[in-house]
Parts: sequence; structure tokens; C-alpha cells
Amino acid sequence: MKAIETNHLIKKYKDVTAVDALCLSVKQGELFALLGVNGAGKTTTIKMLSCLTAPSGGDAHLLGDSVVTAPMKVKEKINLSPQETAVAPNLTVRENLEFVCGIYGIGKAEAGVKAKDMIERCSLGEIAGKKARMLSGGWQRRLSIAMALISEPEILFLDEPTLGLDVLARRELWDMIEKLKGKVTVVLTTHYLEEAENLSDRIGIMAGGRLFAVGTAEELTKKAGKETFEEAFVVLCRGGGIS
Ligand SMILES: Nc1ncnc2c1ncn2[C@@H]1O[C@H](COP(=O)(O)OP(=O)(O)OP(=O)(O)O)[C@@H](O)[C@H]1O
Repeated sequence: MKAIETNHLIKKYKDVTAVDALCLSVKQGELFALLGVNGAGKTTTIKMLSCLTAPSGGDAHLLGDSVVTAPMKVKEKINLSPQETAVAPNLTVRENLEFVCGIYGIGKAEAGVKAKDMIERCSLGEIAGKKARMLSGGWQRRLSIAMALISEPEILFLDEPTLGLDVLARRELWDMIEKLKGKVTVVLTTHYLEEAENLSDRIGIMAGGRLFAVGTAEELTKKAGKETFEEAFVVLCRGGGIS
């Protein structure tokens, strides 16, 4: 069974078609990057797949369940770390993790164990007692991802996980995401070509709500007849008529 299978998925906002008949398939355990220019439809795609917004047409199945007819079942299997880091500023890192456990109905004792485990897994030990508002952007993003992982999702969506981070913080976050490879299916959106190239198993290039090309960075570079992935990205986007 595929982790994600979309069938002509569409989202329209009045006269704007944000996502236009998207057909995409992601394997279980795969790290898939959705790459595209501003307004390409990446966030809208993630929002439909994580049941935050209903499609205007088409459907998507996540591990066999439809976002249209079985969104509650889908929600049990997925989680999302949104573009705007959603941490409670006045709670410590540990308290944020325990708070999320509470949302999932996990009792206090188990929440403590889970939070401790997540602090270890995500290497948050040195900041576990700090209030979230005192953390740098990079640490806040790491906490946000840890909070999304605590429900043990089979599919994790990361919307622009390293947006605005410095080079070092980005590399640290990459290490964290890399560790999830093969264990959790990850779909991330990004503007950074090197992020998609370094982290992902496959890349989908979106523009104007449509998916123009899918493949490994190497395959896409070859397909475009270019030396570098950056050159290939430009060619593939222009080929889609969005230069
Ligand atoms: N709630 C909304 N109401 C109206 N239009 C919207 C809404 N959300 C998105 N759009 C439009 O849909 C299109 C796709 O937007 P989306 O945010 O999905 O793109 P994106 O690829 O994530 O862009 P970015 O990289 O800038 O975040 C854009 O034209 C955007 O203006």
C-alpha cells in the first residue's frame, strides 16, 4: 500500500486554482520533497493531505483512507509541523511536549515518559527546562517537529521546516529529519533546492498548482539535460510555462 496516493486533487479559492488536478504517489518510509516557487500550491497540498482544508475536487488516500470520506481515520495516522511554529511560548520544552500528550488523551505519568523519550530522540536535552519563547528559531522548529512526532504518526508533514534558519541551524534540523528516514513517511515543502537535493529520496516540482516533474535530484537533472540540479529546476519550471 502506498503512504499517499492523490487522484486529481483540486483546491480552488474563488477564481484561483491553488492545486490543479494533482496526481502524486509517495511510498511508505519515503522522504518526499515538494519544491516550487511562491504560490506554487505546496502549502495548500499539505493542508488537504493533513485534512486541514477540504479538496474542491478529486481525492487523496493516506495509507488507504480517503481525506474526503474518512478524514478522522487519516488524522489518526498523520501529523503536521506547520510553517508557523506552533509552540506555547510560556511553557518549557518539556511542558510543551507533555501538553501535546494531553491533547491526545495520554495520562500524566505516560506523558512524562513520552516527553523524556522525545527529548532524547530529538536531542533536546540541553534546552528541556527552557521556556519556548527563550529559544532560537532553530530550536523552536526542532521542538515543533518533536511535538508533531509525539503522537507517533506514520506520515509526517513538514511545511518549510528550515525557513529563515541560519546555515548551522538548518544542518542540525536536516540531521534530525534524516534520522526519520525509513521509519516515518515524510513530506516536506521547501524553497531551498539544496535541502530537497540533500534530504529527500524523491522530489516533486510544483508550479501554478500543477506537478511538473517527479524523480530523484539526479533523474531530474538528467531529464533537463543539465549539469546541476539548480539549472534543471529552472528549466523544468520554464518548461511548465512559469518562467
Ligand atoms: N486561503 C486562501 N484564500 C485564497 N487564496 C489562497 C488561500 N491560500 C492560498 N491561496 C492561493 O493559492 C495559491 C497557492 O498558495 P500556497 O500557499 O499553497 O503556495 P505555496 O507553494 O505554499 O507558496 P509559498 O512558497 O509562498 O508558501 C496562491 O496563489 C495563493 O495566493
